Amino acid sequence: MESHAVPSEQPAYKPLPSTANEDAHEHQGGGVRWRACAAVLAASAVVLVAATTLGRGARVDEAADEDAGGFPWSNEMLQWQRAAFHFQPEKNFMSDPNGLVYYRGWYHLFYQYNPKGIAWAFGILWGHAASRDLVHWRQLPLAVLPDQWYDIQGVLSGSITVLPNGTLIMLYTGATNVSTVEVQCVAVPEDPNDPLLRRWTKHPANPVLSSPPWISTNDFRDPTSAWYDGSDHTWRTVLGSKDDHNGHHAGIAFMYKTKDFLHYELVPGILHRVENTGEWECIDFYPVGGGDNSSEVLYVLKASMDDERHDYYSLGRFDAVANTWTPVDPEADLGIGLRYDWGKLYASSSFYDPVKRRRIMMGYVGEVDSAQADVAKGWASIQSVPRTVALDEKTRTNLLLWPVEEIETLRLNATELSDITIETGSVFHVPLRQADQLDIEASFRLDASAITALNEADIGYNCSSSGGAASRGALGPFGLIVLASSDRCGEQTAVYFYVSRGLDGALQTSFCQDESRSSRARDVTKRVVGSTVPVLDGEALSIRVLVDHSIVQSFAMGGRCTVTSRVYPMEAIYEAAGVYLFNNATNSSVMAERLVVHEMDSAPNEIITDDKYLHFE
Ligand SMILES: OC[C@H]1O[C@@](CO)(OC[C@H]2O[C@H](O[C@]3(CO)O[C@H](CO)[C@@H](O)[C@@H]3O)[C@H](O)[C@@H](O)[C@@H]2O)[C@@H](O)[C@@H]1O
Repeated sequence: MESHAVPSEQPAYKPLPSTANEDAHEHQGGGVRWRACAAVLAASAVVLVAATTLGRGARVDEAADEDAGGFPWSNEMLQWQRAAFHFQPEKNFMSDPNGLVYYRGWYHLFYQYNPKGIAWAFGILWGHAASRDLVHWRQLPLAVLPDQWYDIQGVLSGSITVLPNGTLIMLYTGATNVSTVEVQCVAVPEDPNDPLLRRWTKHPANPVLSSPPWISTNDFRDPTSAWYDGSDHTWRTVLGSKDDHNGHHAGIAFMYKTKDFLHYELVPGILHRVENTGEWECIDFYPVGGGDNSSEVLYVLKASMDDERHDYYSLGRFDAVANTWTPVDPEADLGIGLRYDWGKLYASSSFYDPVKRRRIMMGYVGEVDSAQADVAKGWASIQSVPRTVALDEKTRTNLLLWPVEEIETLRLNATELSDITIETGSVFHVPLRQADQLDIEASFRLDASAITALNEADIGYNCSSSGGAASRGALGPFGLIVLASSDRCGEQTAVYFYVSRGLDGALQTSFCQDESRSSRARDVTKRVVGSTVPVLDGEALSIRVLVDHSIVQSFAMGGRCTVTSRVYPMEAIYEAAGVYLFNNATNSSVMAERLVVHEMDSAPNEIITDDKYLHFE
């Protein structure tokens, strides 16, 4: 690994990035006024359009027309958006990861896939990829197609269970020829000796399970992988739904038991229910923590909230006899407390990796650009990097989600810096050769005396509504700016901490990602997203950021809080993208104790084309 030495001299500071509400705040470091930046932006737009037209290929014919509310994306810009080390099919629409499993040397990722278009559509099916290392994926033939009355409108999400003898059972939801009726179905590998699991056979007994009468027939989907209950020698699976009766709008999870995966019995009662959370999709349910001590085991209940489109989880106790799961902290119950990710990530699922004895989850990260732009680029959605999931044994109140260690095999050169003081209202340019495929590790400390001096309560800081990276407080925001155009007046995505003191005198730390200046394009959703994150006494504030073209995944405090964004810069791309450290706090300098920026290699999909089922006619 190549390293750049720590600069021996104090780095040359550059002015603070411009802020939208700058008039409300005085810069201490001498900032660039937003109006000045606007002029720079206008000028650079002219230059870029000229460069695009003259030097780098024609516009995409189907590209959105700015006059129609879209943005005139060029081929170059659209091509840049493809990920280099996250899984995505060559073309068309992908969503939920399904049936994650390890089998005979291969990790398998099935996924909801529409091979005919760039959006979800009836007839959705299971695409398939496999990998030996969770990094390099081989795109395989389509795995399960909608070709029976019970799944003709869609082979919806589901799971795979590994039986003790190594046999695999796939459970999936079929959208039947009556589009409001969903049923559960079984498939098994056609050839168990094929480690790539290329062919699946649907069981003649399908459908094996229809909805109970007390839920709507189209709110009955996504069976979890099953686990064995020795008390009655049955396998257990959980499904999610909602209760809209009598003015309720409750999310619910309920359990079935089966001995043979063909005959099912509803376990009496409801595993869990939370009012006003709506439909629970893609339930996941698994134990964490405890080690050898079963009394310390907690159970994660996770659901994808159809109304809100976020993946929530909660930690609780499972009483198998009573068929109930109860949250440890009712204030952090499912759907009202903790999320897997505070940005864009949905319909995740997880599996136990027997090789490295760890739990791994993936979720899909959808597009937030326009449908026109998706048509122009020919694909939609990216899978998150696989993340390990473990109980945070220090807090026991949250999970740690962290990129699988295999991702680190893609690390190339590293730029390593340490002990960089970033004065209030300053930024520091990180010298890099390229900045659109990175794995960044950074840790920060505020000035201890500034923290002590902060007596005033600064309550109610909220990533989404408190003004983003541009809004200044005594102890934040500070952190990283990625995918930044060179003048920093243009595009930039900020990943930052904001520390405040509550009425009780305790410090609270928020971890946020500000997409609001990530692209000059108007047909893109841009938000500021994030949450509070636990910080224990003496801990430095640490961030890990994976930058992979249009996907930015950030992990704070070892994975206590994660935030994923899709960003679509049109200017800060290829060699024009940069990285900065910044400190917009008014009362404290920030010490970047450690900064390591790894350039990341690409991991392109290997595509198996010699199969008639690869392309669905
Ligand atoms: O949306 C129209 C129609 O489709 C149905 C299929 O019968 O539901 C589709 C749901 O699709 C999405 O749900 C998940 C999670 O992303 O995706 C899988 C299907 O691709 C499904 O198994 C998962 O639950 C979407 O999030 C939901 O909003 C859709 O309802 C039907 O229920 C809808 O009427």
